[in-house]
Amino acid sequence: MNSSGRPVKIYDTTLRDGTQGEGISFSVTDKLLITQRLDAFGVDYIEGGFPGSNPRDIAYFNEARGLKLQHARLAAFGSTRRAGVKASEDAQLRTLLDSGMPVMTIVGKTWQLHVTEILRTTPEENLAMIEDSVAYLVAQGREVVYDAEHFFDGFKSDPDYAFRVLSAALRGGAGHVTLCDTNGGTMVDDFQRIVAQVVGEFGGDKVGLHCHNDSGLGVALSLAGITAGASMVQGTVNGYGERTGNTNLTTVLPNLFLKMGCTASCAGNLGELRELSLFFDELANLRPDTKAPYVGLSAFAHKGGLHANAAQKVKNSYEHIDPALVGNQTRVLVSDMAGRSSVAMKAKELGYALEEKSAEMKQLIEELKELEFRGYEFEAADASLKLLIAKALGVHRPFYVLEGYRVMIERHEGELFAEATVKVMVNGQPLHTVAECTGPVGALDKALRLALEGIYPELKEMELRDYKVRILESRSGANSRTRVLIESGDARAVWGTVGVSDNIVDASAEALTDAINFKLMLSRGGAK
Ligand SMILES: CC(=O)SCCNC(=O)CCNC(=O)[C@H](O)C(C)(C)COP(=O)(O)OP(=O)(O)OC[C@H]1O[C@@H](n2cnc3c(N)ncnc32)[C@H](O)[C@@H]1OP(=O)(O)O
Ligand SMILES: CC(=O)C(=O)O
Repeated sequence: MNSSGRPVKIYDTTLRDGTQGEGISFSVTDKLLITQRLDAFGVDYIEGGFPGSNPRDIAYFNEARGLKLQHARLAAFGSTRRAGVKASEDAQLRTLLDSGMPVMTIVGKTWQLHVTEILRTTPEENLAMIEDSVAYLVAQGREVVYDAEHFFDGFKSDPDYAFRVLSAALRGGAGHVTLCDTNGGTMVDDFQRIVAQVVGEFGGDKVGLHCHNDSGLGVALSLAGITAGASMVQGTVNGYGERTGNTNLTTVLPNLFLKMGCTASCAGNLGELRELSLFFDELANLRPDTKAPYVGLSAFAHKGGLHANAAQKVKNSYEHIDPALVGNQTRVLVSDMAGRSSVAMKAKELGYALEEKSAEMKQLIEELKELEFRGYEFEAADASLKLLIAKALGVHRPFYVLEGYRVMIERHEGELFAEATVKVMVNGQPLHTVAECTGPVGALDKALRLALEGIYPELKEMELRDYKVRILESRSGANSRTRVLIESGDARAVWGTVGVSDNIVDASAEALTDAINFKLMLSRGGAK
């Protein structure tokens, strides 16, 4: 990490603009946890919410006042005073001050369209609203960040007025003026040119950036603005935010620190970035974006056989950075695009030594490609793949064999129930069991456990965590090939298995059998 790089300030607005994103909502407790996590990560500013908006944000600030933060300064967000009202008598500004926060961020208009058509006031009164509001808060001992809403649209329509807006905020005593691409429509060249003009006029030390991702450019604009001389970046973890979101901090930070020679207080903690991203998705109750640059599960996943071959020779031949720098890791995916190198690397990752030129390797690759052709997919089914490799190497030890099963489904007086009968062989002994459940897969799982748990008690620790069905090809109506992916886990591990069949219950039985055998491999040997 380059700790002597050009310093930039990192301003997180996940708890304010992030929560303006569709489907994003945090409880007061979530917001407090997030505040502490962001502080521990080392961001400079945390915008906690909009106290003039709702009781939840007021309750959050009441609690947040008691937090002992190590580094971050907490900001409360609001807007400039209303037209024709004194700053000292404005209800919004009063609520902001009541939050008790050291930093107040206020948004105001730059674009005259918004001044005359939305605020319905005059350009001169708008300038007075900005300067008065900033000066009033500064006089109360607060650091003020002025967010110049629609700065780029305003600048394009009247550059002189846009500059007067910034001057008014700076005259009022703003510590930073943030240039906002509120509608997210600005292109990178225009953005960089306009920021350079602002920096030329006012210097870069007090200039911040706040970009939206409507044109898919939130991160690119922020980086271009830093290149043009701005010194503060606003953004949100995972890019949450109004409409298509804000500048994604999990992308912008590694670009700044690893590629652009910049540094900030959080630069030394970049190795926690993936974990930070997952923490936010967990609290937001969102499925993590596997394709997210730097932090996504697939960010360093190699599927093409040629890539895996090269990566085996030179580790970074297909990686733009060392994944560990952002807390991520290289993954090798095995599919019908795999060659010997991919399979050898994957086997090694799973704990097996499989020679690239061996007969076992040749047979395994042929089998894998054939299975993928028939609809199997091993990318999310490492446990099934491991069983397959063990079979190819002749070291597979089946702990039981599912000889046969029967499943009946019945709806009776409005109640749905399923009954499964299974016959398994364990150590040459046949066992028959029967179990009931609401659905056929649950009944099958119960019947298998009933047969096996007496012999293998550790199966009680294992649970089915996720179950996914995919119809692979619709033939005629219900006659479709089905793939079932099952995720299982215990206190120590999580593993995926796959089954494919013309029948959904049969595909489930295959995935279930692999899942149980893998659990037994883990607990009884034969697996790393
Ligand atoms: C670009 C951004 O993301 S800015 C942040 C946007 N975030 C939010 O809007 C979420 C929180 N917002 C809210 O809870 C509500 O909108 C509130 C509490 C702020 C205001 O609610 P209400 O008083 O009911 O007003 P409403 O939302 O209908 O309209 C906004 C009012 O603020 C005025 N206003 C808008 N921007 C500003 C500004 N920068 N300075 C002063 N007044 C402003 C508008 O003119 C409008 O008043 P008017 O109808 O009298 O002209
Ligand atoms: C302030 C803000 O969120 C914006 O202008 O987009």
